[in-house]
Amino acid sequence: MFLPQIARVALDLPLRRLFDYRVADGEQLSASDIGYRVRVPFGRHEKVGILVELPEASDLPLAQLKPLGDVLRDLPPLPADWFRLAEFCADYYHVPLGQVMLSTVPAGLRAVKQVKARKSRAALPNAAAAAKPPELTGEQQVVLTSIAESGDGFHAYLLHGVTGSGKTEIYLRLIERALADGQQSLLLVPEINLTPQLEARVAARFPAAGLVSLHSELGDAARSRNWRAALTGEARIVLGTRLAIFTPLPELGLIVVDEEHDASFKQQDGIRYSARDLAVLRARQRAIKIVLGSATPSLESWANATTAAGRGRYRLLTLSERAVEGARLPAVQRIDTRLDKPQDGLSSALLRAIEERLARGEQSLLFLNRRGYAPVLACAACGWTSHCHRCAANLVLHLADRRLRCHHCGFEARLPKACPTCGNQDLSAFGRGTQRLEAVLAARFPEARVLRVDRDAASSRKQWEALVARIYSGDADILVGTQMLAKGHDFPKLTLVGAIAPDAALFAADWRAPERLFAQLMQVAGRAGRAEHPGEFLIQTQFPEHPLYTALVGHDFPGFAAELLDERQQAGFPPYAHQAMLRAEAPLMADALGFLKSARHCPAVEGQHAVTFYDPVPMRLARRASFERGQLLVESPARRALQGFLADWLPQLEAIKAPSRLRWHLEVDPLEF
Ligand SMILES: Nc1ncnc2c1ncn2[C@@H]1O[C@H](COP(=O)(O)OP(=O)(O)OP(=O)(O)O)[C@@H](O)[C@H]1O
Ligand SMILES: [Zn+2]
Repeated sequence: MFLPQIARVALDLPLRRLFDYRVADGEQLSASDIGYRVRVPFGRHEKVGILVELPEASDLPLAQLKPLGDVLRDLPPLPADWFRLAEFCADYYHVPLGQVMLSTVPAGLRAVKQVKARKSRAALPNAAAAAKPPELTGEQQVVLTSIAESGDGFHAYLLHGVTGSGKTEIYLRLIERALADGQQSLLLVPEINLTPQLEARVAARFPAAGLVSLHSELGDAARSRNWRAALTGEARIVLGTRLAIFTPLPELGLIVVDEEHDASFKQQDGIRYSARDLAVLRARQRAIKIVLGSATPSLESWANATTAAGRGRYRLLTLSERAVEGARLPAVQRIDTRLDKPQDGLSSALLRAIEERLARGEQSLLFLNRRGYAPVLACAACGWTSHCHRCAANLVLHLADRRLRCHHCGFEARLPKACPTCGNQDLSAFGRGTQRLEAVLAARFPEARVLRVDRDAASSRKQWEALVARIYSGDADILVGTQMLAKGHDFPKLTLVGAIAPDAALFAADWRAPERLFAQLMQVAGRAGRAEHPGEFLIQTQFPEHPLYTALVGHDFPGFAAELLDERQQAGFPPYAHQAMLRAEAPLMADALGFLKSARHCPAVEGQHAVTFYDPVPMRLARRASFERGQLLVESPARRALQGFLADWLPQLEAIKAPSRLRWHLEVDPLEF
């Protein structure tokens, strides 16, 4: 009897299952077709999916199976290790496999109407001569030798190198090795903003390697083209942001994660994965080397590299000095603002330091991590404040374009001429954002060129590049910037960095805040004095004796990290515990919390697993875009126990009868609370 062949297909649907189709009579698929994209009928439409299996039998009666459409062989099939990565991601983060697979394929390649494939432009070898590498410093030499000596197979390294120590040069040398061995390299960076400089540097060093970049700002066509070049092997180096972790690379031999501590490696919506963690897994699966680099590693990675509990998962490599001859780490000083009271946010010590830089023709950078003119507008007569009616947050005053804006939901309104409740015309702006600081500086130093760099001033990549070019060319004296400007840059004339108001983060509710603040300040301080002129970092604070600042003065990341890890261990927080967060949002908080309570008491999981539940509570930003939000944290000392629990829990969550406008999601290893 003739039995039709069955094709099992992954589709981009929020369903935890794959879909079976009947292969047309007369056509015979083989194992080598697995990994091709296929066109299939779905409902009244067509969809593009990925062929994942040719099973012997289907759970459904044959008569119910629809016929498989075209098999798209314009591209090589997706490689086996790419499947394993997607499967791990689906299992670990508890998301449907089809969604993981299809969401990582560029839109142009999963569209039903396929656009005609064009040859990749980027992958054409460039005739330019390669830039000459610098001679390695002693420390760089040691690092590279230890990596070379560990031999083939899976090895994870944590490269802890102070700012300006030449970590990038290490990456380039490793890529050079991989190229010589006929392997592809994947280089992950936290932000798109950082890619142009690095891209130029990598391309200059390896003009014939067909470097391509992958990030969310690329257009569909370019993204498809670059992804295709990676899959066909034309591109030997891929540089990208977190989504690039899913690039199919059949000859992958090296992964580098730069600024591995950066929170942007964690996706905060949709599939909430950590690209850094997936990168380590991918390297292990492929039995290759991975290097995680940072001046301020995440505590998770630091624990893996330095503590008994980390069991030597990562090998620690250190660069303790700046690479450029004569360049030193900036001198860090605390300005006690209880004694030197800031006027308009600026202490006299900081003003003097800026004046000195102006006199010498050097640049200063003032770091203030708050956009806008002022965080709130208020009426002294009646107590009105500019509140977002959709969120539990204030509307921020943006004086540059005379608007009030919510930084959480995007709501905006014209600046009122008078108080909307009492008509008082004398409204006051409270607090200080980058726009206000810019105005203060312009008034105080009328002869200086003041340049503000934040997400408002650089909303497109073009604007951003223009601003950066201005700073490089020396066409700016005082920079006012958010964290956007904190990392990765090498501005040779920049010799002074001032942190305007870092204290707030010392006492933030989120217990990860000190770790983040330390990393941020260390990064931004690292922008000063990278060339021959020595740099200085001034911190305005009311708490000069705080251990975080003391550690900064000594550039003592290891000491600070050890202290934080101690605290975490005593409190039983990550990395000494593993967590998952269930979040629910609904028009009414009672519904959101009600759902979480039902989730907390799902009968079949209660008492079955070694996990601890916290109480369902409103989120810190309890209301956003008219939805009230609650969260339920679950924790376990063992990753495996938590995973086992989540696998049992999820089907029960899906079965809870919730109000129709309630939405919920689960996040494994949450970073933000
Ligand atoms: N061996 C070397 N000899 C001379 N200069 C070097 C050497 N290695 C790197 N440099 C230079 O040192 C500077 C800092 O290097 P790089 O950008 O690689 O540091 P980094 O550790 O990545 O810094 P950050 O973490 O602050 O971004 C660059 O200008 C680079 O060209
Ligand atoms: Zn809002």
